[in-house]
Amino acid sequence: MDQFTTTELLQAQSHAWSLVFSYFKSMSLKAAIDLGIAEILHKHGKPMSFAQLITFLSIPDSKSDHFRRLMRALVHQGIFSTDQETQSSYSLTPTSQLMLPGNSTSITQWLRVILDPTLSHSAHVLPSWLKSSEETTKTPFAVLHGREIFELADEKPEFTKLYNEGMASDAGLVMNVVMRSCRDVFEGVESLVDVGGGNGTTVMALKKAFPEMKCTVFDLPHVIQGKTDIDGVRFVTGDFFQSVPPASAALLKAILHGWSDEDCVKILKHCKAAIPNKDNGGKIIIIDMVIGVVMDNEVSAVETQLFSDLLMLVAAKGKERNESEWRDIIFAAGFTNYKITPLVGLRSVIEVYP
Ligand SMILES: C[S@@+](CC[C@H](N)C(=O)[O-])C[C@H]1O[C@@H](n2cnc3c(N)ncnc32)[C@H](O)[C@@H]1O
Ligand SMILES: O=c1cc(-c2ccc(O)cc2)oc2c(O)c(O)ccc12
Repeated sequence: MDQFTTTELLQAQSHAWSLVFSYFKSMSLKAAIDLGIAEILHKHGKPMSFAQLITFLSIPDSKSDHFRRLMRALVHQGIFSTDQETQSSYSLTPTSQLMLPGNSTSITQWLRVILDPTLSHSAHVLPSWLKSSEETTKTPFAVLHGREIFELADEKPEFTKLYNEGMASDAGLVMNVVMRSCRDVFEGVESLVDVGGGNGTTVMALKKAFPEMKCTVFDLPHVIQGKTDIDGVRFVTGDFFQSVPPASAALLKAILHGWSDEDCVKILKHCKAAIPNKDNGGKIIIIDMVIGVVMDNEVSAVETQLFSDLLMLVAAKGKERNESEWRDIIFAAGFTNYKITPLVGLRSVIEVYP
């Protein structure tokens, strides 16, 4: 048996405790969102003292010390900042800026859906699911809930609403980055179908940058229902395993990571049939993670990509892919070339050519 020194074992204990307590990272973040701390600091417009903060948040005096401990942990994680000397006035950081509700870069709803027990409890099923030979067609999510995530609309309408809003709140920030760093990807595209385009947030960001572009938002009936076409934007219901509406380009944002290689090839083939051929300039634009492709080789970004892969393991039939895995499905669907452009953060834009 390996022998470790007492020092090594104590260091290992500290590492293990840190992993065990990691859920307090997400739970303290959720507490900050539920309390609306970022909103209060934002409205105040300048650093806020602890006394002001507890008054605005209506924290009773009897809980002020408890609240200070929550703030200390949040500051330590970089969610809020405090002045070095007195440690008693608080400000927003870029991370808490993303928690402000009601603007296009807010990820509040996205955080809520990822932390919702309907989604997060599926992780408890993973060990038994891995050992079971019967459960190969169902995800851990479906073992827990009896249905896959996109089949829950009738049974859990509130979760489905939260899910659709959460996905939309991710679209705002990502499209902001795309428009600033690789706008040329969409330059000259006359018409575009956003395949699995959710509530249309991505398309609305595109229309803002390219008002002439004719856009179609294509998604399942329960997502599209109640949406009315507006000038240059059509909402179309359907199933991307059957067919995809025609356009000069097809966008797949956060779609393929949710499906197996075999399913991705089917979806990509339907997209290929929907766009012009090689000689007529059609293309597919994928926005998803490419594992290991992160700007400045940021180690924590790769770790986040691996955790996102675990989310796909428990909640979907898909996976986050490295470049070689992307290449395999792209060529298997009959495309001849592709180009990867990493975005700031976790994702890349992959242009795919017939
Ligand atoms: C992870 S969400 C991504 C939404 C959007 N593209 C975004 O990035 O915000 C996946 C989307 O695919 C849609 N979807 C799932 N299965 C589908 C199918 N068979 N046909 C069309 N859309 C589907 C879901 O309803 C959902 O809106
Ligand atoms: O549960 C999910 C979550 C996502 C997801 C995660 C992060 C993002 O930036 C966007 C989307 O995507 C999913 C998906 O594509 C799927 O087929 C099932 C579940 C989820």
